Amino acid sequence: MAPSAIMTKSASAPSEFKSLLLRTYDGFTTRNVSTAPARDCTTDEVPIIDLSGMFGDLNARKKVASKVLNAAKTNGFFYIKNHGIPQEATLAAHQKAKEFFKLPVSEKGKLTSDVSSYGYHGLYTRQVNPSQSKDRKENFSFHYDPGFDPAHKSHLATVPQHVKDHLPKDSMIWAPNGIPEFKETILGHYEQCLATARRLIRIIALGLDLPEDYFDRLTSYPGADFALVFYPGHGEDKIEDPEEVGLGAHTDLQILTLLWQDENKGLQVLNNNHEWVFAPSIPGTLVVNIGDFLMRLTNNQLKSTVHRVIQHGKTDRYSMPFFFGFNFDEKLGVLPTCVDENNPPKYEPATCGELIAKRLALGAKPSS
Ligand SMILES: O=C(O)CCC(=O)C(=O)O
Ligand SMILES: [Fe+2]
Repeated sequence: MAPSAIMTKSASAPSEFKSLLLRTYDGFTTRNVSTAPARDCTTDEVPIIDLSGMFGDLNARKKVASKVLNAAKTNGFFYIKNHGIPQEATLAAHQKAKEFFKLPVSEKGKLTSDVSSYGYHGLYTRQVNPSQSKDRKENFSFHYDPGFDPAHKSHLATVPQHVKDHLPKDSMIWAPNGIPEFKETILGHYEQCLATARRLIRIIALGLDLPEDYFDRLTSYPGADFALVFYPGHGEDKIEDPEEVGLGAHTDLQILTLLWQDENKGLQVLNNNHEWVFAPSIPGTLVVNIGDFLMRLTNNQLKSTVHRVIQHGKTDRYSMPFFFGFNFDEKLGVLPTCVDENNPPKYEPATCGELIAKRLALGAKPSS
């Protein structure tokens, strides 16, 4: 978390702001956040970046890199269009998500991992933000496996032993009854997200004045978790708790997230004036946001921005986030191009895994 962004609630805080508790790698922090109802974001707050140039020559890639870096430095959130992910792959995965969450809990519950926190989690079983309500959502998630990665799946025998040893040994079989080709279809979209994230991190390398392939070696067996998320609509029911969150306020943990969302509004981003703004779905786009680990590696130049989901609409909302991270065992310090004599590194080298473990180990509330 950027030290400059840390603000504790004080007696002089304006009354229309309230303190929001957040977990970071370094413990709990608080921010003063506007209580004004969220409005839609402007294109200055969450710009739309055309990624066509990412597939072009060096000059075209540099132009895209400068736009991506600008958005990542100013807001940490941006939409991408012409990203190369075929719409059919995404919509097919969305269709399977709808079918999956309609199953009875007894069926969905079969997709629960016995060794990890991946798999199915029901309504109100999680609470991402300890100072907010439990999360009014269901989700199904899974982790990276070389068998899902086109770069490795045809020659799995060459996967290094330390990579194999690190993978959670889930016995979960993801073949929910009555949903043919569930896994294959979800992986169809996942593979595309993996390819897009690997291209985007090359663009980010260019934008940071690093060799374009700087991160390639660091993302050969990446952290690449994926989730299907279901936020049930309220229908005609009264909203009992106006403060209830679909997903509590948080920052993402790794390098970047690629989020597909359906047409129902819910995602809110904390803007630079500490106000919540909706980042509604724009057809054909994905939302990208920078995670805490990339913020750290860039000495806080790129921003990991706080966001949450409030789903108080009548209709169901589905989203599919893809979380991209470095190889689990890479110990990384601040990037050489993000420091100079006036900006020494603010952080010691660390692996993303050890920092995530530290953050997850924080209790429910700060100890006073
Ligand atoms: O569902 C969404 O729109 C956002 C999901 C998200 O922020 C997350 O899973 O980290
Ligand atoms: Fe998130």
